[in-house]
Amino acid sequence: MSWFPFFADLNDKPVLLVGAGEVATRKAESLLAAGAQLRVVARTLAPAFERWLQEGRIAWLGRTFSPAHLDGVFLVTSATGDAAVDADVFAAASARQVFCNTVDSPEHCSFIVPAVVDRGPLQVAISSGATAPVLARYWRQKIEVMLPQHTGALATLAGQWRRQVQARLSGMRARRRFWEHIFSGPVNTLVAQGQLEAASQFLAAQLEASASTGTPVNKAETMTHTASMSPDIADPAISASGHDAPETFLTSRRPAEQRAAEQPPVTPAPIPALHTGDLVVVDAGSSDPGQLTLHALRALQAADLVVHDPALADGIRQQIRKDAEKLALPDGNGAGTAPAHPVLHRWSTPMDLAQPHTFGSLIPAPAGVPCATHAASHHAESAHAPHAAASALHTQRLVDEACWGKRVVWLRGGCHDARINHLATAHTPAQAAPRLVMLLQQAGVPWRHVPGVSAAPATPWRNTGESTAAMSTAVPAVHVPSVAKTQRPQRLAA
Ligand SMILES: C[C@@]1(CC(=O)O)C2=NC(=C\c3[nH]c(c(CCC(=O)O)c3CC(=O)O)Cc3[nH]c(c(CC(=O)O)c3CCC(=O)O)/C=C3\N/C(=C\2)[C@@H](CCC(=O)O)[C@]3(C)CC(=O)O)/[C@H]1CCC(=O)O
Ligand SMILES: NC(=O)c1ccc[n+]([C@@H]2O[C@H](COP(=O)([O-])OP(=O)(O)OC[C@H]3O[C@@H](n4cnc5c(N)ncnc54)[C@H](O)[C@@H]3O)[C@@H](O)[C@H]2O)c1
Repeated sequence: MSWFPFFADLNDKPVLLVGAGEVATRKAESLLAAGAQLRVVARTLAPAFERWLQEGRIAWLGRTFSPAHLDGVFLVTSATGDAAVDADVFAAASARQVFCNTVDSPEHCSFIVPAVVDRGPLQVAISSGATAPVLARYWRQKIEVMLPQHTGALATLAGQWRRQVQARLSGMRARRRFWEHIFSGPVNTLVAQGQLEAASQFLAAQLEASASTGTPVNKAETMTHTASMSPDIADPAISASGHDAPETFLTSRRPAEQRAAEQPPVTPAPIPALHTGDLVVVDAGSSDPGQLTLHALRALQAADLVVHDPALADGIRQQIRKDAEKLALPDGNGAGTAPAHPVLHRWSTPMDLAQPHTFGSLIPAPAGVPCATHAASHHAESAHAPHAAASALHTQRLVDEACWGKRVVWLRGGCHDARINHLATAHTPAQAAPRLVMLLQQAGVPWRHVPGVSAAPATPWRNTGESTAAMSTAVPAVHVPSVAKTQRPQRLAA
């Protein structure tokens, strides 16, 4: 059984607790903190319940459970340790469609309670799906240490500005980038320093700067600036300004607050290049997601579009940001043809395929011109290589999407040559690198390559001295094409 995670509003909602011992005390504390109206049925009350009763914070309905106690109740927890009572409570709750949690038997639960790291309003909830509660608790304690205390204040500040940001910045992608910058840059630092007013002013200035640069701009300056910095700062998906390194597990063991307090006060600066895209070629290495490098994980989490091998391992696929667009490449072994994709329908013409080095594909197809899919098969028939045509389409699409401001990841299974521009002539999508590099350079799209870690060197008896750690932390080179902004294709009106 898989459990659906969600956060419920229990404020002023009647909630029933059957049993008022040690475990019920823990459940009651979080229910009261959420503003629930707590009703209790129990033979005896633990000290905390006695106190809450005196303070008028709970109602004690009786010593023996009866289904009538569920009237008007939003949800119920049974924590008596008595299996017969658990079964009665669950049956009565199910009959009334009331959510039920019994602390002794997951089979009598229609909801379970996670371990929680609370940085209100931000919360991290961890569940083992009722298999190992102590494992959930173990990770809660680990995450407690990692998650800075000021994260809650940062979330509160974001909540105060969210509507204004929605009103000023059009497009979810622009807003997401804006917020990513806010959460990893100077505003984060100011909140960590307790300078909430300054943080608010800085956010306002950043919003003004972003709103006034509403058209795509060249990212080359930013990339040139950041390329010489540490890999974390240089990662454009994480910090566009280079002001402040994001939280990482590797950069420092000191608490985030301490690090932030040591930093000099920051002054507002415009956000550079919020609207431009880039392309990251990520090699997964093995099919084990545990072997993905930090760079690979970050790229997959930041991507708007991930184009991947058809046979990509599920575990790797799950590391892609949930709302990113995913596009499987056609099978490179021959039979594949380009899938009908609305973007390709709209953009491409046979001319584009005949002259793949131009950006003609950004010109909408005139009425009566065959769509890209037809164009691909036409091209394929003449070339006797359907997958080569599909490859050309996908390569073009990678570049087009990055050109139009998306953060594109080309996710490849296995380990490839680290110098992707030195691969052999492209015949399949997986070999399309040289053409891709040329197109990227022509378009002025920054790109970089994140090499994979193969499973083999991680096996101790086959390790010949080149450590996995050294490979996994290798700094990916950032390539910044030097083309003038005016040479880049213009974005079309929708
Ligand atoms: C996370 C947490 C939240 C909370 O309770 O607030 C929570 N259990 C916690 C601690 C904990 N639980 C137990 C021990 C003693 C060690 C041990 O005996 O194993 C400890 C450790 C301790 O108390 O320190 C024993 C235990 N728990 C359950 C059973 C019955 C069974 O599994 O059959 C038994 C066996 C009783 C026995 O053997 O007699 C069942 C449940 N416990 C759940 C949640 C739900 C599943 C959540 C998930 O998906 O993982 C679920 C299904 C129902 C529910 O309670 O909602 C909280 C950590 C809070 C924190 O510290 O952050
Ligand atoms: N889910 C979890 O996280 C978790 C963790 C540890 C233990 N447990 C289990 O939770 C159960 C409760 O543990 P506890 O330490 O809170 O016990 P406890 O003895 O401290 O509390 C039991 C409570 O239930 C009441 N009660 C018992 N039988 C009743 C009945 N028939 N009608 C009405 N009230 C009744 C008691 O008066 C008391 O208030 C145990 O069975 C334990 O194994 C669950």
